[in-house]
Amino acid sequence: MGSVVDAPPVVAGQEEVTDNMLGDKKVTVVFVLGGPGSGKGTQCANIVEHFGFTHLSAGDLLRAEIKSGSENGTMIENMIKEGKIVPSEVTIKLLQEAMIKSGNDKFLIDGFPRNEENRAAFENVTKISPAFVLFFNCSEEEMEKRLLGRNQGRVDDNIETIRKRFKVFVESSLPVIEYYYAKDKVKKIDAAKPIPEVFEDVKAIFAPYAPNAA
Ligand SMILES: Nc1ncnc2c1ncn2[C@@H]1O[C@H](COP(=O)(O)OP(=O)(O)O)[C@@H](O)[C@H]1O
Ligand SMILES: Nc1ccn([C@@H]2O[C@H](COP(=O)(O)OP(=O)(O)O)[C@@H](O)[C@H]2O)c(=O)n1
Ligand SMILES: [Mg+2]
Repeated sequence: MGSVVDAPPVVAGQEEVTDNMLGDKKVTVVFVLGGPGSGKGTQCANIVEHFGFTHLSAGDLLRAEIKSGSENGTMIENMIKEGKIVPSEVTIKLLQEAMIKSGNDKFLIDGFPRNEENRAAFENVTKISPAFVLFFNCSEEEMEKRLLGRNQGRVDDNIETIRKRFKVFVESSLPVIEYYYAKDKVKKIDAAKPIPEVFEDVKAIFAPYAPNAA
């Protein structure tokens, strides 16, 4: 298992090399992206239930790290309060640990990569590239309404931080989605529809991963 975590970083400019191995296991990773409140977490829970993936929310892992009293906790909390993106090394370490601990070989990575640094560092460190990117497309007006009604006691679900998160999404996260568009890896979903209708569209995309699929 040490080989994954201890892998040397790829030198800048070097050709990307991905083998999608986690230790001695070949894995499937789907990045689940979309603005704050677009319904990523909600649909990931549905996908887990029907398709046997493990759901890893970068935001949930960061919030758990704050709660655990880790030395990075205060830094992470301050970044989340401001809607800023935590340095990749912190988030990638949490994702790698959670992947290994799960024992699974199919992962939904929700809310990551959120910027170019996240994207490049994940590929360089893990040598894993996504099978595809599930992109939940939704208007800011609808996302704002959902976030203000989410009621999970989150420090960042207030209008001031929500505006900052929308700005970060447009400036830093959309370019990542564009990057995968260019590679023909994006599956775009109309996320403004009601939850069951969105899941119908999601299900069609995940059909090849159904337990009884050939
Ligand atoms: N399609 C939908 N229509 C209406 N409300 C939704 C929909 N999807 C999710 N929600 C609600 O919106 C809020 C944000 O959803 P969530 O899944 O946490 O989004 P994200 O992880 O993308 O921020 C939650 O309260 C959730 O119940
Ligand atoms: N890759 C990531 C994901 C989240 N985060 C931080 O965690 C916050 C909440 O992320 P989240 O994915 O739980 O938020 P939602 O999109 O689910 O509303 C972000 O606004 C960032 O501050 C991060 O720094 N890096
Ligand atoms: Mg979420």
